[in-house]
Formats: sequence, C-alpha cells, structure tokens
Amino acid sequence: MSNRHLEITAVSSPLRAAFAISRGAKTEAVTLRVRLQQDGATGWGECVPYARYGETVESVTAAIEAMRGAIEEGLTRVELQERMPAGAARCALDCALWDLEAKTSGTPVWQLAGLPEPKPVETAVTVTLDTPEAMAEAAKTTQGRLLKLKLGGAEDLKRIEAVHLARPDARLIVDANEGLLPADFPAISKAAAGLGVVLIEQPFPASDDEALVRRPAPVAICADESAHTSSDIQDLARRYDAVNVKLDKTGGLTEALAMVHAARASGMGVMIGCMVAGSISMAPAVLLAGLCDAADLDGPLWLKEDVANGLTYRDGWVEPPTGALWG
Ligand SMILES: CC(C)C[C@H](N)C(=O)N[C@H](CCOc1cc(O)cc2c1C(=O)N[C@@H]2C)C(=O)O
Ligand SMILES: [Mg+2]
Repeated sequence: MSNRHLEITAVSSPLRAAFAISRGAKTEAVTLRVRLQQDGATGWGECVPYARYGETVESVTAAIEAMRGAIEEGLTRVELQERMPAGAARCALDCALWDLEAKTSGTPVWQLAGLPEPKPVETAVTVTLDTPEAMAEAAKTTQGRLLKLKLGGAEDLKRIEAVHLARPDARLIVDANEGLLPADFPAISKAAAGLGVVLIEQPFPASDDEALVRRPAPVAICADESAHTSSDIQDLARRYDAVNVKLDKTGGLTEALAMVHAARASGMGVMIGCMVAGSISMAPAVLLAGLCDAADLDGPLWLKEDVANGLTYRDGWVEPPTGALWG
C-alpha cells in the first residue's frame, strides 16, 4: 500500500513573442504539469501535448488520469515503461517519478541515472520563422552563438544568408519542421557549410524519409519529427546523421537515456531538444545534455513568466537545475 497522491494541472503560459514554424504560429505554451506527493516529498513532471503526434490536452490528461490508480498504489518507473506508450503523458509521469525518487532518497537524479555531473550547457536559441530581413534583425539581438533558424518555404536560402550576414559569429542549426521545398534542398545543402550551418533538422515530412540516404556531407542531417524512441534508431541510422531526442517524444527521461545510448551505438550524433515549455520540462533534458553533442533547450526564454526557481540562462548558456526546481 502506498500513500502517493497525483495531481494534474493544465498550464497556459503567454509567450514573449509569437513563435512560428512551418506548420503555424502560437502565442502561448500549453503544458500539463504532474505533481506526485509521497511521505512529505514532492516530485514534478511536465509535458507538451503535440497535435503533430495526435495529442491534445484532453487526450494526454485522460491518459495520465487512466494511470492514477496504479501510480497512487506505487507503480514504479520501470513498470510505467511497460504500461504506457511513449509520448507526452508518460513523459510527465516518468519525470515526476525520477524527481520523487531523488527527493525521497536524497540522491540527485544525475547520480541515480548514471549521468555525468551537471555543468552549464550551451543551448541553441531559436529565431522564429519570418521574412529573411526580420529574421536577420531578430538574430542581431538573439543571445548566444548557436542559433536555430526556423525554415519553411520559399526564401529559405535567403533566410540563411541574411542571418549569416547579420551574425557571422554564430553557428546555425536550420530546422524546417518537415516544410523544406524539395527543389530548395540541393542549393541549401550545398551552400550551408559556407553560411555557418552546422546541422539541418528534419527537412522533409517524416513520411518521405525513404528519399534520404545517409552519406558523407559537409553538414549533418538530423531527424526530429521522424525520431521518437530507441526503436526508431536502426532505421534512422541509414538515413540521418543525428537525432533530436525530446522527452515529450520518448515518454520521459528513462527512454530518452536508452535512445541516446542506441543512437551512439549506431554512430549517430545526438541533440537534446525541447518543445515550447518552461523550466520543469527543461530540467531533465539539461541533465541529459551531458551525454549529447548539442542542446536546443531554449523553451523558458520564450515564456513571459517561468516557474519559481527556474533555470538561469546567460549568453546562450543554461545552468543546471537546482534541487529546488527538479532532480
Ligand atoms: C522553445 C523553442 C521555441 C523550442 C525549440 N527550440 C524548438 O525549436 N522546438 C521545435 C518544436 C516546436 O514546438 C512546437 C511547434 C508547434 O507547431 C506547435 C507546438 C510546439 C510546441 O512546443 N507546442 C505546440 C504544441 C522543434 O525542434 O521542432
Ligand atoms: Mg525540430
């Protein structure tokens, strides 16, 4: 018998500025927060329901709610992996269970998970999809030296050229969110390295992965919408050079760790990424960044207001979470 108690809260956080990608724009971050209480300790987890993967706030809430009985009776994190599919709902519960275990045992998550001791992490900072001129202007005031440009249609090469001209000091990740025009790809991939691009993320729809064949190229190609869990890695390794691991896709830190190790074993690069969300979502990912080649964890920078004890960002670097936040 356990004395665990589960609370689920939907949180809407206004953004500092509209965030646009190839699929559309948004002005608020909608997340689900899970709080687990047991023996005077509290564990937190958070997730982002994502329509691209068939998730809504209602469906993810219902999936978490369906686990209430098992969770409150003491379901373990390992059992959770067998009882729930990957995705946002499991992410919130898995992360809350890690945090709760850290709080009840007095051992930080990074040690429980066998991760390297946390250090500040350089993160990409996103320049939202806009005209080439507007993206160049935004890039001038974007912190850090690793910028992530959203692409999505005609003028993509001009967008990259304009931002490179505005910020020649910055390394660029370009993320098309499946929206790159196939006709534009040869020119972009040819010019990319000379324009400061270090990674091209999910150029085409996941359903068109067959068209990609992994081959040596000056700029690596990274799967995002095509990459969910460790079971995808074998196929992806034949087509992509790297994967963007996000806890909302893997269904939490437990499977994210497995996915990072699987990608490494297949010789792939790994970026740890995020959805539009605050510091509770970022914290486990910041810890995992110690095993990754790159991090794209700028979610809290987009929120008008973050949680208490939120992560500290400075010049494109994020400090590890304190125990008061998570882990
Ligand atoms: C917080 C940054 C803006 C996020 C990160 N750098 C990033 O680029 N992540 C995206 C995922 C974009 O997230 C989206 C897109 C969308 O159309 C709708 C949503 C979200 C999201 O987080 N919440 C809503 C559902 C990436 O790597 O592709
Ligand atoms: Mg992406």
